[in-house]
Amino acid sequence: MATLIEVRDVSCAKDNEHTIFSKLDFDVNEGDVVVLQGKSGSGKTTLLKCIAHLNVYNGRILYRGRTAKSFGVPSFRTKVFYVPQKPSLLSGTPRDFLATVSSFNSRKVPRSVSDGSGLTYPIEVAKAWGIDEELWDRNWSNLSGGESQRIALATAVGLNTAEVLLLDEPTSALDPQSTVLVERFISNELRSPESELKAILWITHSEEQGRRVGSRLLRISNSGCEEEARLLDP
Ligand SMILES: Nc1ncnc2c1ncn2[C@@H]1O[C@H](COP(=O)(O)OP(=O)(O)OP(=O)(O)O)[C@@H](O)[C@H]1O
Repeated sequence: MATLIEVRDVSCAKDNEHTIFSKLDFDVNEGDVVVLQGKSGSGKTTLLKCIAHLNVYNGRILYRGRTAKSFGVPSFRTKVFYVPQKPSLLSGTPRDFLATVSSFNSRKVPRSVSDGSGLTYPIEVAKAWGIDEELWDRNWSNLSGGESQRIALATAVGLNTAEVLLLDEPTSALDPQSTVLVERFISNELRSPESELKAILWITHSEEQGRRVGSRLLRISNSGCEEEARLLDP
């Protein structure tokens, strides 16, 4: 299986005196769903932001053997797509966000035949998760936490540009039924030959969710990360 992400001796600090984590070393390979767990404040979100090139760090992070800069950062971020826990902090509307992210994509891979632009599939995905199309034209700040989470996820999955999704507690604002719908959809995308998606890093505090979705478990602490035994229920 191809190696998609290489994290080598990565460390990150809050300031000159306080390290968040250090000496992180791991790979993410094609087919992996790597569940990230660790105490609150251990640096899980920070790590995803480092991988997405949204945070400064020391060490080396490569995607398909290349740095984000050598790839071109906007294009890189459509391939290694970070989905924040609280997309409601974004400005404008989800439809604006969809248009912006889509414009960064160097290679369009539309899933929907309806308009060929690739912009309708995210809306179809969100609809399957109970999101009416009119919500795409509301400001993020006027959507509920669960609505904005589903829309941000549907954008990340539905644009079908990302090979690696970086999911930051993606279902933390969802009810149990919506959570299961979203988990199944994303797992199916990972297996679909039509999908670009090849690996996921998934932060969750839920051991149950970790077992449902994960193929690997990494525990983060300020002294590094440890891999635990395979997660998936048999
Ligand atoms: N921009 C920042 N400036 C200074 N400190 C920061 C910044 N962002 C995060 N931190 C600090 O870095 C540490 C790690 O934060 P992070 O959000 O990555 O943890 P986490 O493991 O995702 O936590 P949680 O499980 O609570 O979401 C925390 O102590 C946090 O206060």
